[in-house]
Amino acid sequence: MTQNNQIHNALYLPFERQQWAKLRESVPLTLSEHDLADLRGINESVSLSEVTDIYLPLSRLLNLNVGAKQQRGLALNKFLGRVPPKKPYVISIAGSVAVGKSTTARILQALLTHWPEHPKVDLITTDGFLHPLAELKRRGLMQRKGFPESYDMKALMEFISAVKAGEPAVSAPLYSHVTYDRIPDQYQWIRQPDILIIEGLNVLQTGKDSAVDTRRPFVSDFVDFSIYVDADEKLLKTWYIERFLKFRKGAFSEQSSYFHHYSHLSDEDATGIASKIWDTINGPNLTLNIQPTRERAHLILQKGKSHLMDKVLLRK
Ligand SMILES: Nc1ncnc2c1ncn2[C@@H]1O[C@H](COP(=O)(O)OP(=O)(O)OP(=O)(O)O)[C@@H](O)[C@H]1O
Ligand SMILES: CC(C)(CO)[C@@H](O)C(=O)NCCC(=O)O
Repeated sequence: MTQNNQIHNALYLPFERQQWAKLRESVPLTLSEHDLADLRGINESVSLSEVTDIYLPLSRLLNLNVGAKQQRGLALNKFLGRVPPKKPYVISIAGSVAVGKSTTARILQALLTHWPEHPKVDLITTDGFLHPLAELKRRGLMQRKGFPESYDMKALMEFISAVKAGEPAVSAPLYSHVTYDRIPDQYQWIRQPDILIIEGLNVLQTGKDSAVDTRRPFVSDFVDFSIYVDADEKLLKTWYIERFLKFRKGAFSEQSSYFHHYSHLSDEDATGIASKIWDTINGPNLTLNIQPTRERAHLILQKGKSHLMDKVLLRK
């Protein structure tokens, strides 16, 4: 038995896809054709069986957990005799570059808004908390984008603690994959949602994983339920290259695109460049900084070929 398997057996309940799919049986949630069309709009490559087999049971699990947390809050507030502050339930989604965190997050957001107990579900990505490109260049971090030191962790911690404290409006900076940079002067406002989903490479990282000060609190201290989306590195690299080729035909053709000069490359040359970026930046970041955080998650979703989840591991 590998060390990984041993850790998984000790910490997690494993579910094969079909076992997991059965756990949606009592989901009192039916999706209309219209809802399904909306979900397709998030990513047309996502199969509908993925939604019913994986995401509906997951939304049921999350709904039960949110309910339990809300009940605990009611008891505490009754005991303290105070009006409850409106604090969101926070779900984090971690995993490699190109594993599909943002797609997973958007599907969950869409499904969770259907539950009457928590209709307002906001979503942010930690990409917005990367230092701006000029700052990364100044610090010599262009080959370390996505590594712990490339994020403004102080700003991210201030953001999440303000949201969790129930502040009425908290802003998050926005990131563009087209300009490869933070979007100047544009913010997303988080106004007391019922649930906040926060997705990013670094949401399970602690100071111990990097040179960051270990005495500070971590994102996880403010998270109620954490998910790690997992896949073999071989598949991840393929998905990264496929996305790079897709962007080259679309977003890279915009003048403002950081990769505009790549837009006329042949498939072969573009594949070579994407493969090099993976091998020099995203692959090492996965091995050094992301994968070691996997077993901190409450739930691990393991993807196989074509982005299909073949196993789910749930913390005991
Ligand atoms: N469930 C899915 N089915 C099919 N394709 C998917 C699925 N999830 C993601 N993809 C594809 O995989 C690629 C990566 O997805 P996505 O952009 O969601 O990843 P990410 O983890 O958020 O990446 P990054 O960290 O770089 O922002 C995209 O090309 C996306 O279309
Ligand atoms: C923005 C991140 C860090 C995470 O989404 C990633 O997409 C990225 O830009 N990585 C750096 C190497 C690359 O260009 O893929």
